[in-house]
Amino acid sequence: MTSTVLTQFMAELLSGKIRMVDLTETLTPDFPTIVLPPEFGQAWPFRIEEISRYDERGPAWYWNNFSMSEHTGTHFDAPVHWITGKDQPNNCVDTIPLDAFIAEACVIDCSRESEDNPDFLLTIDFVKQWEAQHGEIPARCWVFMRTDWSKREKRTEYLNQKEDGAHSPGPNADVVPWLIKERDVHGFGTESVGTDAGQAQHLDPPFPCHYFMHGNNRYGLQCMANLDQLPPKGAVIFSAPLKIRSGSGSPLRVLALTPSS
Ligand SMILES: O=C(O)C(=O)c1ccccc1S
Ligand SMILES: [Mn+2]
Repeated sequence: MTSTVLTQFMAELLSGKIRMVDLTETLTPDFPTIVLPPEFGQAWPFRIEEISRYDERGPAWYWNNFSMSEHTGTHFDAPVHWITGKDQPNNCVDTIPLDAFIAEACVIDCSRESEDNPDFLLTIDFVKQWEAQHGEIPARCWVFMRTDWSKREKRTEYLNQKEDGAHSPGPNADVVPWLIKERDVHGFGTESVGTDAGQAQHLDPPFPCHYFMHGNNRYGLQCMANLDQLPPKGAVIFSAPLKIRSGSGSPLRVLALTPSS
């Protein structure tokens, strides 16, 4: 990218011809984390504690300590997160190549289907119908599954926990390897608490998005918001995780740049 292109880019950004969309949920202690079976370790929820606020603990400054999991809130999944990705090269958040943090996105709208069926699974046929309308998914693109799950009430409907676990949409076990093999996708993104469906433990293989995406050195984004504000194609996504040594993922701010309509 020459300096004139960068200058032109900034001019279009400042003029509003390029719009920025925040795809990130706000981190609060109430934001839900994934619930695994009780015999497994669990993700810490976001916790924050004031150190000082212009007072005797620090007269001129306000700051906090906080704690959370690598997989709390809107976050990035690195290939090392899943056992199938454990031997992939540069598979941790601190070693993933920088150019992986900027990529185009295709947004597949499954919001109506997910409203009708919380266990909706994205299929190859559904993707092909989308491509018939919007053209083929270009190589090295994010595929975002828009379900409007981010609009759900966070304390109840978002995790949608029932006695047999969570019920939320995701990809089926065939579409993930197909997206990798046939469309060379960059990674998969969702609005729900995981890149896999709530009942993905019953798919074959279990958790197919984690299994295949990370097993092929691809990435995940989850707990995203505002996918309804993106065009089906053409948005550019900035998603740089924290540089945690050997990290399996990290909370991050996900930004989209899109042409102003
Ligand atoms: O990557 C995640 O946050 C996630 O969804 C997950 C984490 C750990 C175990 C299973 C899953 S399915
Ligand atoms: Mn994760």
